[in-house]
Amino acid sequence: MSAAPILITGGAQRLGRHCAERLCDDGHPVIITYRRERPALEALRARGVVTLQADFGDQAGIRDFIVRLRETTSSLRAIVHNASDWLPDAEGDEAADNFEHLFRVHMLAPYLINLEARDLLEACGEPLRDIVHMTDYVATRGSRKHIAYAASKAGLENLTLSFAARYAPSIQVNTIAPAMIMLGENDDEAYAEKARAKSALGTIPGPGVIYESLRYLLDNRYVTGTTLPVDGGRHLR
Ligand SMILES: NC(=O)C1=CN([C@@H]2O[C@H](COP(=O)(O)OP(=O)(O)OC[C@H]3O[C@@H](n4cnc5c(N)ncnc54)[C@H](OP(=O)(O)O)[C@@H]3O)[C@@H](O)[C@H]2O)C=CC1
Ligand SMILES: Nc1nc2c(c(=O)[nH]1)N=C([C@H](O)[C@@H](O)CO)CN2
Repeated sequence: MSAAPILITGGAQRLGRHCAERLCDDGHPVIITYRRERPALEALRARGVVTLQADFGDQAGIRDFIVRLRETTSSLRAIVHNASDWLPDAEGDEAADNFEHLFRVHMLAPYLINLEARDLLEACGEPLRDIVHMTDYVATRGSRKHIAYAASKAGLENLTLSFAARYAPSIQVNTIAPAMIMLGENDDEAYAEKARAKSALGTIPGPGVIYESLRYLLDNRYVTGTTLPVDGGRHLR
């Protein structure tokens, strides 16, 4: 029997792509979701990664993805809810739409996928099964400019507690809560310097530390309902 795949949502770039590539290196079958086609997807497909288009911005998009996921595989080893929109707060009439959008991407999609894919995880013949929610340091601290984003990530962190309780003992459910892991393509050195100064360790580590954290959760058979901060000691500053 072939190994059950690991699903990473939003796996076409940055942290999600890095984890998909490392899981391939470690011999895991991988499924990723993406919104828009690009060359990086061809490279992932060449490595045998299954790529499923999905837009979690509305309920229909989420449910359409779930149907196609169930057509694609009959089991899952793990689900990593990585897909995310880092949007600042909107002004005026757009504020409510922005909030609802972030709620759907960061909370409704993980909630519905977790409910509808439970049987796929239970069908995994391996001893461990995991759900990992990617949140953010600001979920527990708030953010002046990303209020809706931070609140939706806090809600995702709370989903970890509820699903961990409901899905035990067969499925472990945990959170990884990063702070600055990698810069955006438009971030300049001044921004980088400010970002480094926000953490006690004073670095911007890159996506390897996220894969190490994911590896820890996937390999550990006695961790559930937890949040793993990966933030360089941001709370110490
Ligand atoms: N990078 C960092 O320093 C930090 C990251 N995090 C968290 O870690 C995770 C990974 O971060 P990072 O790699 O930077 O993430 P990205 O900003 O690169 O987003 C990851 C993917 O999410 C997908 N996505 C965005 N909106 C939607 C949507 N509506 N429907 C479906 N997919 C969507 C995008 O797909 P596509 O490109 O195909 O549109 C994108 O490739 C995220 O959850 C993030 O919040 C937390 C703190 C710091
Ligand atoms: N979906 C995303 N979420 C976040 C990103 C990102 O690029 N995409 N980046 C950050 C920042 O690195 C922030 O941690 C800097 O303080 C947060 N979330």
